[in-house]
Amino acid sequence: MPDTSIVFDGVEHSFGDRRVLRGIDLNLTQRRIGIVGANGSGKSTLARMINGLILPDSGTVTVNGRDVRKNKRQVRRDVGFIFSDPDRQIIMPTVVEDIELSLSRSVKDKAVRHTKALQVLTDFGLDGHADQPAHQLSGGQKQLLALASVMVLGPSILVADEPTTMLDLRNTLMLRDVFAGLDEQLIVLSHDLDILTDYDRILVIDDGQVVADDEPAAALSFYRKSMSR
Ligand SMILES: Nc1ncnc2c1ncn2[C@@H]1O[C@H](COP(=O)(O)OP(=O)(O)OP(=O)(O)O)[C@@H](O)[C@H]1O
Repeated sequence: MPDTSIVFDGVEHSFGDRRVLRGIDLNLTQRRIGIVGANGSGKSTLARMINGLILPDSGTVTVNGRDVRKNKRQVRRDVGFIFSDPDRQIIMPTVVEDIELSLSRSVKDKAVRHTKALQVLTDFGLDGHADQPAHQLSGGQKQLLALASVMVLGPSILVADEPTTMLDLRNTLMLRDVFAGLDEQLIVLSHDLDILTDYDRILVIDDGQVVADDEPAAALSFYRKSMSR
């Protein structure tokens, strides 16, 4: 994994008069980090701060040494983001065109771009689907396409916000394996705790605060207990 760092320093955030994040101090350097917490606890807000989709009311978020507030463009290049619903991210009509769009900045020659896009589809298990309308893919295939389109942009960090919510067990396991093969730093928000059991670090968020920060067995056990009270 390339050296990456994500630092939250005294981060606070409110939507209207609802405080959503309170005093978040974090230094995220591990390769695979999971974030869990009840609905509405603030996970997505925290995750969206890593690529500047949401800026904190106070405090700072620093990614690879850059203050997100001041370097939005570079930070967006460093941090890829995928959502639960891949339809939000698939833009072009056919599968291969979607990858070609992501490559359009880095590969100027059309023929080279097409060849590279086909290679990417193979790498992400989508060979044979190049000319298929993207909306005809299964949920799992769409998530792979959204992921491939983000990864070809060359981020050093990938943030995934509940990436398996819309997937069946087979596709969930497949995505877990694809994630396991990525070199980049990975931050995954999930209600599916099983996909996080071999991660390096788990954060448990409750009411806008980090209430546990540990290796998976301890953190997930803490979370399960706190949810069953
Ligand atoms: N754009 C917004 N405007 C107003 N309130 C918001 C906005 N985004 C989130 N919230 C509120 O902030 C709180 C935290 O939301 P957030 O999406 O960060 O939680 P979450 O932990 O990701 O939840 P979930 O597990 O349900 O996805 C919730 O009460 C939510 O309603």
